[in-house]
Formats: sequence, C-alpha cells, structure tokens
Amino acid sequence: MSLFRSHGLFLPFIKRFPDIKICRVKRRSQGCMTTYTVIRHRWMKNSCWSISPVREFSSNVSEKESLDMSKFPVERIRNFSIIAHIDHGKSTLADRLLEITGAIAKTASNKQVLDKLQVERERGITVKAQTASLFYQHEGQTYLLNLIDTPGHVDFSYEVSRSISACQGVLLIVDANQGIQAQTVANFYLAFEAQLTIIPVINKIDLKNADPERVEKQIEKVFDIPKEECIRISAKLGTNVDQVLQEVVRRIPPPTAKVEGPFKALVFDSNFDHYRGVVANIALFGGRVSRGDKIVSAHLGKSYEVNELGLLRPDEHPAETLYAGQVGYVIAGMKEVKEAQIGDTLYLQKQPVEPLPGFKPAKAMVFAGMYPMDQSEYTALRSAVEKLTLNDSSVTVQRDSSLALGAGWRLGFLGLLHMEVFNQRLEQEYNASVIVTAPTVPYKAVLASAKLIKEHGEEVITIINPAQFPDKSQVVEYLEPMVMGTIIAPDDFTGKIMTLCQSRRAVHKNMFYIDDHRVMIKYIFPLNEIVVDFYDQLKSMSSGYASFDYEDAGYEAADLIKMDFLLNGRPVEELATIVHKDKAYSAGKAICERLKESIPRQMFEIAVQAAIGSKIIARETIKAYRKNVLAKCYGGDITRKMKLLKKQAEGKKKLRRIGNIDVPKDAFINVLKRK
Ligand SMILES: Nc1nc2c(ncn2[C@@H]2O[C@H](COP(=O)(O)OP(=O)(O)OP(=O)(O)O)[C@@H](O)[C@H]2O)c(=O)[nH]1
Repeated sequence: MSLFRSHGLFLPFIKRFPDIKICRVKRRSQGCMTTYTVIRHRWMKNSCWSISPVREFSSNVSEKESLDMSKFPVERIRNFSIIAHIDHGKSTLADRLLEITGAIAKTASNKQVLDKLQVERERGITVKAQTASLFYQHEGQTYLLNLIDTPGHVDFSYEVSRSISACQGVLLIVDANQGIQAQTVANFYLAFEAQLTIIPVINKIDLKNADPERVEKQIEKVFDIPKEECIRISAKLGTNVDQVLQEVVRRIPPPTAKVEGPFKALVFDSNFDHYRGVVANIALFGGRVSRGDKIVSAHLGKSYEVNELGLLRPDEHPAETLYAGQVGYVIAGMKEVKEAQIGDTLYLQKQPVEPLPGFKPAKAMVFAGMYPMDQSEYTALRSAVEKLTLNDSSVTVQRDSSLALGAGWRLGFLGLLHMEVFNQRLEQEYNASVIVTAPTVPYKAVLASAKLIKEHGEEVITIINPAQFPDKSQVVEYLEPMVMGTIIAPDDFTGKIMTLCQSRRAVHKNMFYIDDHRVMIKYIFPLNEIVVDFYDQLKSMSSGYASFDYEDAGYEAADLIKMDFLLNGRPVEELATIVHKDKAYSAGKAICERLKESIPRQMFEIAVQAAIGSKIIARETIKAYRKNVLAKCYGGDITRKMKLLKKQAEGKKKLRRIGNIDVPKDAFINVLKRK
C-alpha cells in the first residue's frame, strides 16, 4: 500500500484514466473508524493504493522491520490469551500492553481499544475475542507477542476455548479485591486442560480494599500454583505491567510449528468486510504463506489467491509473508460467508496437508425463533444472519417457519446474554429489525411407538421449539438438560443462596472453603431454571458478591408440559413455553401478571390467559384506555404535532401487532424474568 499525502490534487487527474476505480474503504484505526479513499485498477489484482488519510505509525520497532516477518523466527514468538472473570481487567491490561509496546498511542481516548463492537462499548463487556500483535524488546532481542483478549462472561466462553487453541500460554487475571470468582475457575480449567502455561496476575492492587496476599493464598489453594508465581499489577495505573511482558517471554514456550514444513493454518476467527469479502484470522501451524500464493480451504476444497495478508496490531498491518508460529489475517477473495468457516484449515494448493482437528462445535443452551418484522425483509435478514454467524460461530441456525410469523429461523445460543447481544448486533451492525420468541432450552422426548420412531428416524428427539412438543400419549418420557453450577460467595450469604437454589429445583453436591470467608458451592440445576434470570437474582441477593458459572451435566427425566398464552382468545406463538408440571400454575400466573404490566393499555379490553391444552389456568385483564398523543396539543402548532406523531411512530416500531393488539417486542423475553 503506498500513501499519497496530497490526494486532493491527484483525484481529478486519476479519474480521467479508464479502468481506474476510486472507492472508499472503512477501516478501524486506533480505536476509531477511518474512511480511506483507495484506487483500484484491473492490473492491480492483489492490491490497492490508499490515498487518504495518511496513517500514523508508532512503535518501538520501525514500520519497515515490522513488515518483514522473517525477522521473527519461531523461538522469538509467544502466543498468549488474557483470561479472567468478567470485569477483572483483561481489556484494561490489553490497553496497557498495547501502549507500552507502541502499538497504540497513550491517550485518554484509547480505552478498551480491543472492544471494537458498538455493543461491547455500550455494555462495557467484551463479547468477541480480539487479537493484537506486539513487538517487544527483551534482552536485546525483538519478540513478536500475539495477544488475544477474551470475554469473561460464561455466555461467551466458546470464544475463550477457541482463543486458547491458538496459544501456548495464558495470563489468568484475578481482581485483588474480589479474589477468585466462578469464571476464574472455569477459565483456569480450560487453560489447564489444554496444557498451557498459566501466569497468574493479580490486578487492581491500587484499590483501597485490595488484598493481594489473600488472593495469592486462594490461587495456591484452589489452583495449586505457588504464590511466588503471581504478579501483582495495576492495569489502570500501569504498575508492573512491563514485568508481565517479561514473564510472558520467560515462562511461555514458543510455538512448536516448523517453518520448513508445508503451509498449514487454522482459521480461528473471521469476519465479513463489505468491500473485501471474508477476512480470516489465522494461526500458522507450519510453513509460510505469501501474497499471490494459491491456497485451498480444506472445508470446501475451493482454491483462492491470497490478495492481502498481515498482522493485527490491532488494526490490519499488511506484510508480504507470514511464517510458522505467527498469527495474522488473510484476505483471499472469499466472497461468500460460508467460504471461511471458523475451525477450517488453509493449505497451499501445491502442497495438500491433513486438515487440523478444528473446534468442537459449540453446544447451544438456549433456542429462540427469529423472524423478520415484515416478510419482505426476509432476504436481507438472511444475509445479515449469515454474516453475523460467520463472526460468531457459536450460534446455530436452522430454518423455521410458523403460520403466525412466516419464514424465519430457530437460532441456538450459549445463554440469554448471548442471545440479547446477537439481537443487538443484528440491529446495530445490519440495521435489521427482528421478532425474537421466548427462549427455550433443548428438551428431549423418548418416543413411544415404532411408527413415530420411524417417522422421526430416531427414538429420542430433541425439542428446540415448543410448537413441536409431542403429546404425553406419544412419549415414554421427557428429558430435561441439567448443568453443574458453581457459585462462589462470602459465607454470610450461604443460607440465602441455598434457599434460592432449592427454589430452582437444584440438588446440592458439595461445598468448599476457598479461604477463611469465601465458599464455593456446587449444585446440579435443571438448565431451564437458571437460564433466564438466576444470575440476576443471585447477584441482587448477595449485594453483587456472588458469582456463578455452569457446565453441561447431561439429561434427566422430568415431568414437562407445554403452556400456551392467549391474548383475547388468540394463541401467541412467540410466548408458548415448556415448563415443569409442578411449576405450571405459578409460572402461568406470574407470566400473565407480567404480560399485563408490559402490554400498554389499548382502546379495548384485553384478556391475557395461560392455558395447558384447552384448560385455562390463569387470567389477567388489561383495561381499555385511549392514548391520544395530541390531547395536550392545543391550538394549531403543526411542527409540535408532527414531532409527537413521529415519536409515536418510532414507538410503534418497537411493537409487534398480534391480531389488533400491540405488544412490545421485548415482552416475549422479559415476561420470563422473575422479579
Ligand atoms: N482501580 C482499578 N480499576 C481497574 C483496573 N483494571 C481495570 N479496572 C477497571 O475495572 C473495570 C473492568 O475492566 P475491563 O478491562 O473492562 O475488564 P474485563 O475483564 O476486560 O471485562 P470483560 O471483558 O467484560 O470481562 C473497568 O472499569 C476498569 O477501569 C486496575 O488496575 N485498577
């Protein structure tokens, strides 16, 4: 990419030439989106000239050196992830590491630069793992450190497990005040099972209530890591952050990849760029790859020419060649989303290799129907869902359709937050407006008759849509998914926590003191009981001190029934849900009450009913009311009237019309949340 400073002078001149295209490319640069004007010509197949703006580059290594990747032999590469419980400071530490190695400038606006998505900035949480390559001078040598910042919330743990597969070590961050929390334990085991080097880092030592000594003892007791191995830092102030990099170089082994072997790369992440097609993030397990090389995707067997490749610093930084052990991005003219699957192997056309094992598919915990607000938007929404699932491969997608909602999909997520974030990203990144049905967990049914088994092709079917719930007469038994839940909290709350867990049909397994005052309690829960609002309730009853994590624990028999909800006698498909028989009456009553609260009063009376089969088990009535938005608008101020009507129209976009009743779109999920 060559750079022209006075592009204003060049443009009218360049435009006169035939076959020259001037287009705009958006790229993120140092945490903010920058639009570049680029020139493309048919001779310049693999490249383009960027003519604006001129990029600033700051590093403790010169730009020229950074592009010559042959200067980083495998022995001088370290690949590591930053893992921790939510909010323990992963992204803040990543900022400091980027700053001290010169990858980003040290300015107040450069905060959580690896949290690039709008949803991440708005919610203040990481939902996508992000990669950044750093050049670090250590004992007279320049090292290439590839850092992956990961999310902390349990719903995004698939991102952590994928990131770990591209690394040889992790920084396990623990908050010096909060100590070990549930996701600290879960993430430790992910790294431990992958046999990675674990460097414990105690963060936020600047806090008034910080007690690093207590946290070191917890680390020793729970993880069996000697306390001498812990590094005490303040990511916020930058205290001891350089020591972290020194220890990364000293303790984490270099990758074992061999540059002499054939090129073999794992696609560990990818996203869709409107202008350039698929941008795949790759970890090279062997060999080298250069611009112009012909590569093959093992998944589809299709071949492509490499147009661009390089490092993520954290912005894309083109290079000529990437070598074994390095981590970077590649753009190879993949125009369709399905062409760069996460977990795929890339190799050279002339040197085929055995594909790498890839990733275990994510196991969806929550399913929900997703439909366009208007069927005319179906095609646009399909393209948006495809592109977003390329970037978030933990979402499972199946086509679905319903009489009431038309054609759509049944999507599987790792949890409710994951589902909400996906929905928000669809709206923010693709301007899509969708209806999401009430979430359900994947139940199973053991079918009774040979005829049914033949029809389904299997004896045990999985039910991810309440509309397909088989009648009791057709099944031997229903099964519900179970999870092993881990709660860590101060022992003052043990009694309250136990009461809460029992109300969620949980079975106590064991309890363990991680220090003098904090306990780790394990329970087996039905997944259905924790998926919607358990964590919120646990947090509020423990004044925010308890943390929670869970893992799959198989299936158990359960007495389940399907419950329908009706508005003025009309069943609302989005609300149908499967519940445990013992909880049907209380759940039906509570959901009717919450529906009454969330549906605005309208010009006629609305009967809200819960039904099991044809039997009504609960009812609420929403009284008639007419809202005339112009009522307070005396006189003839037309601009004010227009403003009010516009506001009302915007409000209506958030409503779903069922029969003649307007229901807020988010009511379908919110009514499941207990107070
Ligand atoms: N006092 C103090 N606050 C810190 C320190 N490090 C991080 N924080 C604050 O802790 C909060 C969470 O920090 P993040 O870096 O977003 O945490 P995270 O682990 O990346 O969070 P997730 O990605 O959402 O899991 C922010 O308000 C930070 O400013 C520190 O060393 N000292």
